[in-house]
This record gives sequence, C-alpha cells and structure tokens, in this order.
Amino acid sequence: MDGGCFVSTGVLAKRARGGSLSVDRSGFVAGRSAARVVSNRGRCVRMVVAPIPTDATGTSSDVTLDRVICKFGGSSLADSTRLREVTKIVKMQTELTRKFPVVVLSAMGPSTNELLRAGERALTEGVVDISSVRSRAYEACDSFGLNKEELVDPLLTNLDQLLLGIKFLRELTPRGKDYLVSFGERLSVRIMAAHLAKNEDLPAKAFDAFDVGFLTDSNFLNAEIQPESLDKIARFFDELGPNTVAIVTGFIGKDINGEITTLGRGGSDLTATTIGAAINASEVQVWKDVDGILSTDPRVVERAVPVPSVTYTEAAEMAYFGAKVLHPVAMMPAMKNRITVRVKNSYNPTHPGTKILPERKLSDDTPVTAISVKRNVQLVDIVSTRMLGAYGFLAEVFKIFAQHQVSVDMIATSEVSISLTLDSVACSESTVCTLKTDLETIANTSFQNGKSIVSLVSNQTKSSLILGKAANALAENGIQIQMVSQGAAKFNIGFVLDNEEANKAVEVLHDVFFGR
Ligand SMILES: Nc1ncnc2c1ncn2[C@@H]1O[C@H](COP(=O)(O)OP(=O)(O)O)[C@@H](O)[C@H]1O
Ligand SMILES: N[C@@H](CC(=O)OP(=O)(O)O)C(=O)O
Repeated sequence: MDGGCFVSTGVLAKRARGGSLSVDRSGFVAGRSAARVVSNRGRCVRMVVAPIPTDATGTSSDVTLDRVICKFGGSSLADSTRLREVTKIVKMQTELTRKFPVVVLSAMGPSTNELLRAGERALTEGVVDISSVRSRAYEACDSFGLNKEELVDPLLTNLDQLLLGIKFLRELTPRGKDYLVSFGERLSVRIMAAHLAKNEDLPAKAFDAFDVGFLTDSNFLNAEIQPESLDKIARFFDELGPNTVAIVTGFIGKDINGEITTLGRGGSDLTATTIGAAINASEVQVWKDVDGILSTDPRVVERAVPVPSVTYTEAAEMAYFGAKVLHPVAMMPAMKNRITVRVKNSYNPTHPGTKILPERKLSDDTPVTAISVKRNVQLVDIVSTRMLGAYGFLAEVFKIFAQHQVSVDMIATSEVSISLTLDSVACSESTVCTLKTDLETIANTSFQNGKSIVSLVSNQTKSSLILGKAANALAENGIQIQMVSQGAAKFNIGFVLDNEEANKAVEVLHDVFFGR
C-alpha cells in the first residue's frame, strides 16, 4: 500500500458530518462522491476503488472508508501472543478501510492493578517491587526482538524512583497514584509501536495522550477532559497526516499544571471515543475479551448471550449501573457526534460484537436487553418531620445533597418520604456523616449500607409485563425487593436488594428473560 492511497481524516468531499461513503456487498464504493476525494488541505488525493477484503473482522457489511479508532483493553494486551493478535486486527482494519486506524491502548493485562499494589506496598511495607510489570514488558520486548534498554528501561527506572519516593516520603497522594499508573499505558504503546515498525514494516509511532491534546481538570483519579481538547486533538491528527499509525495511550491526560491525570478506571474507552469525536471517525471499535456487550456479566451468569445492538443511552445506563464492560462516560463524545461504537472480541475477531447506535428497533421477543448490577450502594430513607403534604420538602432535601455535592443514583418518593440510593465508593464516610446531620434538621433519616441495584435495560412498551414477571420470579426465590424505580429513561427498571442476594437475583432474572 503506498502513501498516496490514503485519504485524510474525515474530509471526504461533500460528506455530511458523521456521514460516510457506503460500500456495497460486492465491495465497491458507491455514490458519486467516491470518484473524487479532497484532503483537508484542499489537495486531491487518489483513492483506490477496489474490492474490499472479505469480512475478516465481522464488519464488512456496513464498512465505511473513513478512519476508524481501534481501542484495545488490558485483556487484549496480556502478553506478546495477544499483541500479535492485535497486530493482525490492526492490519486487517487497515486493509478494510484502506487507511491506518488510530490505535488506543490500555496497560498490558493487569498492569494497572499491579502498579497500584506496588504503590501500596512501597507505602505500607517499604518494599519497592516492580518485577511483574518489568517481566511483562521484557517478555514482549524479547519476543519481538526489541531493544529493552532503549525502549522500556528509562520508564522502568523512573518507576523505581517514584516507588522509592513513596517509600521514603510515606505518602501516596491521588496525584502520585495517577503518575504511578500512567506507566502502564506509557509502556504498552512504546512496545506496540516499536513492534509494528520493526517487524511489520508499518509507520507506527507511540504517543502519550497529553501530547495528542488531552487536557483535563486536576481531579486526580477521575479527571474530566476539558472541552478545548477536541480542537487540539483534531489539529494534532490533521498535522500528523494519514501516513502514520498513531499508537496512543488510553486513560491518561495532563492538567493545566502539566501533572499527569487519569480518567477513572476503564478510562481508555473514553480516550477512544474522544479521539473518534475529535477527528470525526466513522467508527470507534472497542476490543475486549467478550463477544460484545452481553446480556449480563458473564462472571455471574456464564451463559450470558451477546446483545447485537444497543443505543448510546442504553449502553451508558448499563455502564453507570454496574456493567463493567464500558466506561460510564465513554458514550458521551460518540453520542454528540453520532459515531457508531462497536464492542468486539479480540479473541474472536470474526464475531460481529455489539453495535452502539443513536437508535434501534426494539424487539418484542426479548423485552429485556440486558441486566446489570451495581454493588455496594447505600439505601437512604428520608421521612419528613413536617406536616403531611408540606410542599418544598423535596426541594429542601435536594438542596442539602447539592451543598454536599452528593449525586443520587435512584429515587422513589411518597408524599412525605423519599428513598434513594448513593454510590458508597463515590461518597466518603465523612460526607455521609455531615449529609446526615444536615438532613436531620428537616427529616428522620436512615442510611443502610451493603445494598445492590439490579437494573434491567428493557423495552419500555412492555414495562408492566417485565415488572410483573421480575417481581414474581424474585418473590418465588425469596428475594426481598427493597426499592423499585423506573427512571425517566423508562427503559431502565431498577431493584434495590441486599448485596448478598444480588447474584442470585441476576441469575433468576436472566432465566426469566433469556431462558435457562
Ligand atoms: N454485560 C456485560 N457484557 C460484557 N462484559 C461484561 C458485562 N458485565 C461485565 N463484563 C465484564 O467486562 C469485561 C470486559 O471489560 P474490561 O475488563 O474493562 O475489558 P478491557 O480491559 O479489555 O477493556 C468482560 O471480561 C466481562 O467479564
Ligand atoms: N488501564 C486502565 C485503563 C483502562 O481503560 O483499562 P481497560 O481498557 O483494560 O479496562 C485501567 O485498568 O483502568
């Protein structure tokens, strides 16, 4: 493939924003606009109108000729064997679209957890040990014949020094944690880019997300991407041009002071959709170790089945309500620009996976699309001490929540009482304590820990049927529902139960709605 065959990012002539050329089943580009393609610098570039290869990654039937983002999570990057599979997917995607995808990588395997553990050990035991991270990086370098002294040792030396600092200072701040875990992603992109360049003859280059334009706020551990990042990212890729395979770190950014930040666990999905939105990619592919979004967490119900398509809002709700498969905020940039997101399996690349779209046709046969569970929430009951029916009560209650910057997940109300749930992880003990004190000036309150929310993403036209079937099945299995909510987005029905009953409830509901 020569450089002249590539088309600049998102600049197909007369293409509507978010639109794309279509490719018919014989693999030929359709539509007049295919004849002439203009780069965003105004130059005409040659485009090859040739048969598209067969569906080797399961995406050909609606393949587009725009640039694609391929994000690979830790499970797809466990070792050199997995990196070779990723290489095949990157090459296949290049052939399929006739241009290089932007590749976003997480840390290899469980590196992020290992780095966090190493930080804790340095802090509490005074032990500096990066052997697991080092051996994973070395294994990949050795297997690909890469020079580890040049490629990864400088980073590993910095990491060692950081852990020594933690050990002697006896301090591991959120800022320090973000710097610490950033080594995972920074190692993986360097190894992958060097491998693609050396062994596959691809013009690959590693980039740290902050050098690509990811500017965040300074909320370490859970930083928010600043809006101006999108323009910076667009400009970066525009200047880079189409002839480089950019391998970009997921998960990390930098704040205005130049400190490394992270986007929250699983944040590489968000990196990928943000780049997708910035460069107006035709598709963001999120490669995992499962055949897409499944009907429920396969670790709870082994026979969970893949869901062919969901909407952005359904995917976002599922993620927020516990489905660990996607980052909860990752849908936002895609939703804004109507970019299709596809969840695919790097262990089974021909499987079509799950397509995430602006809208979809709901099936009558499967009233419930998926079941998710969010554990360790607090159930709060608030009963007014004022006269029955006193108006202004809800406003007063939520004013207090706003003052404490506590967000509420689920809510159910009667005239004088409110039941709601709080995320125990997001809400510190001291916050809960002051919140309770303030609420008790207007109400009697009870806070109960150890609850779970089991959510059904469902067909809203069937809600009575679903509620009936679900409540019956839970009752038959002796599972007590402590609160029910059907949100404004009526496709989400939530039940609050004890943590101990959550797995059983998911199994029972899965049997009811997906069969045994
Ligand atoms: N509804 C669900 N569908 C698919 N996977 C799920 C679901 N709920 C939980 N998971 C878990 O999410 C995992 C994939 O997400 P994640 O570990 O973040 O992948 P990666 O690290 O590759 O990005 C799966 O291995 C699966 O165990
Ligand atoms: N490595 C980070 C970021 C991430 O997105 O990872 P993954 O894609 O493996 O979920 C984490 O473990 O949180």
